[in-house]
Amino acid sequence: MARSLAELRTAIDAVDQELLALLNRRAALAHEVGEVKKLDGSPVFRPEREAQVIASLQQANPGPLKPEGIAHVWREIMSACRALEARLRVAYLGPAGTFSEQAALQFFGASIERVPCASIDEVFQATAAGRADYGVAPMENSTEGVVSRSLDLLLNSPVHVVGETSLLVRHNLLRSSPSLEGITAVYAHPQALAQCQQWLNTHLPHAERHAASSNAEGARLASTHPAWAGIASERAASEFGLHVVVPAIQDEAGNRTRFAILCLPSTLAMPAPSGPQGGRDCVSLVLSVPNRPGAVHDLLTPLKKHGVSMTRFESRPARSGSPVSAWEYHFYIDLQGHPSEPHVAAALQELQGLCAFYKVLGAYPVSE
Ligand SMILES: O=C(O)C(=O)C[C@]1(C(=O)O)C=C[C@@H](O)C=C1
Repeated sequence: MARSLAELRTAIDAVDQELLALLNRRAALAHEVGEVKKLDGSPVFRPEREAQVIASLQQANPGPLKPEGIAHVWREIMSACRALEARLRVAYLGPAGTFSEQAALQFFGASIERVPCASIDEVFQATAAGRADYGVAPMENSTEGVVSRSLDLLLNSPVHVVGETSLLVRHNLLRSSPSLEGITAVYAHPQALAQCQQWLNTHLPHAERHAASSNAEGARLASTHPAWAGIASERAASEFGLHVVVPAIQDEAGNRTRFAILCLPSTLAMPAPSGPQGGRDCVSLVLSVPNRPGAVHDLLTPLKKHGVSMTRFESRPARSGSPVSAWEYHFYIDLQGHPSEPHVAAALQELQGLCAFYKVLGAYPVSE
């Protein structure tokens, strides 16, 4: 006979007691790790180790928990354990309720000190100046393409990339009342307005569209006037006491944004490869080539020769200010693998020899 609800809950309570004891044993070990790290001055946050922990648990997982569930649960367990070693200060594009905040929580877990910033520039500045240990900056969106400000800032900033996280971005129409009737204006970040333009054209063709500094700021503005709406996360809706009038209005169902995790090399040097147990690693570079025919084509030769895959290739005007170089470009390239692997190291060395400008932005485990 099937067990009753009360019996099942009693069984769950007993398991929770066991979990509590086990989690505290784990936390005590992490605390001890923190003491060892204090002695040798090594960094508290080790993304490659966290990636390995999650990957090996996912491989060992007999179910019924899903692999994503394992990742979520252990992300928070490790966040709470890490906070016993030191509470990381993480800068992101605020205010509370932005997708950048969600990305920061997805990557670091909730046991962090939040450092909301007014702009992407401020995220880089706060991280470079040591007001935050880590920064989280949006890099590209699957509908709208690259976030050019972030790429430009990476070029000259002393921070490097030590991780990435990809967030499924669901845009919701938020308002103080639960109806679509009588909306005269919609406030959101320009990227969100662009990602929802077909929906807005169809359902709110007469509402004015206004750019806000962030979606959360758009939601805050929407909360100040009954005829205004915002486009933002569910988190922003609860933050500003708004209704989700229509959920998921983005034009592309699988709309994702990729965020880079930044820090000074003195906070965390290039993470070691996540290894066979972990996920895949990626090297991000920015480079420019001499202005001569075939120079861009030649970049591919060392990659082909050493069997290194390129997973991203973006170009940005170099903006050097010189009229002669007005049409020169910086290329942002992601390669599969880690610079400590001999074939990757060989390809990088040959690549560098072909470039007028060459900077490794970072090497890190790729997300998902
Ligand atoms: O293994 C370590 O270096 C730890 O500090 C422990 C731990 C964990 O909880 O497993 C916590 C923080 C690090 O980012 C990685 C892993």
